[in-house]
Amino acid sequence: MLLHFTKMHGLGNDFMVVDLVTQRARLRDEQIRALADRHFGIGFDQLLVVEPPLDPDMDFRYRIFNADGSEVENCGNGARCFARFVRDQRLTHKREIRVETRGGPLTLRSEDDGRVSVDMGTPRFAPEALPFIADEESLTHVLDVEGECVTIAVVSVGNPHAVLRVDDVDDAPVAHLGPLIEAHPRFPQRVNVGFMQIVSRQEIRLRVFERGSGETLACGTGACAAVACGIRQGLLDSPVTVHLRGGDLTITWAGGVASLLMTGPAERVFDGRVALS
Ligand SMILES: N[C@@H](CCC[C@H](N)C(=O)O)C(=O)O
Repeated sequence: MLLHFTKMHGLGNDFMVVDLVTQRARLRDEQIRALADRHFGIGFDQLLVVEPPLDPDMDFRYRIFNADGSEVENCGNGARCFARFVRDQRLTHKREIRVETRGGPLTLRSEDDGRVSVDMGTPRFAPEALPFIADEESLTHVLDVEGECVTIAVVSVGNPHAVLRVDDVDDAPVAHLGPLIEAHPRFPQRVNVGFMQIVSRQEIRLRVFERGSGETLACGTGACAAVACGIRQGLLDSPVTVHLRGGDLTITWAGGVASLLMTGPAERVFDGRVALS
């Protein structure tokens, strides 16, 4: 069969977006891995799938698959592209929609300037929320990574994140520590790993080694996770500008049970069709 798709990106974090409201298809893990391949396939960090909602009070079901085929709970840059896609495709005329994800409901709002704001919900720091194996909740934890002690903060923003502070993201050990922490036994469902450089109380630089996709040019949930951990530790003040390799995001968080708010761009690149074997 021929599957229609749209290639999109949010700050260079790129996606294949598939409408399964008007098309019928079922993608197996190995097909997703083949499509994600940048040499032999279409190439993307995540596959985003638009489906009818299971809950009638929601507008859509938003499903996310990493390049390795694993289905995950949340994707922030993807959420902005999702909001733009469903309006471009005329699947809705609403400016504000509610979508269900594995990580909980999200509210997506298309702004007048073309950017999209996402209510990402309340960050959860309890180790069991990720899950992370630890005796108690704490601002930071020390992780033994092949004999090296690494200090991390942990948070769930729907999906799990570990955040490390570094002096300079340009020479941070992303390629070395990223995969080791992603697969560390204290994270039974693996983890996304953020490397955060604090520039000022309202500005950070960030690189993220994503679970199931490797280092990406930007990670929306990673930006929310880093800001939430930084504010909780008293190092940052809201709003925070997050400089990622693909561009900037603005993250707002009032602390406590308030929602994280992420605002940024969503770009359409091209439409295509691919034969599914
Ligand atoms: N790129 C994303 C996050 C995608 C999912 C992540 N790799 C995971 O496994 O949780 C974003 O923009 O948030």
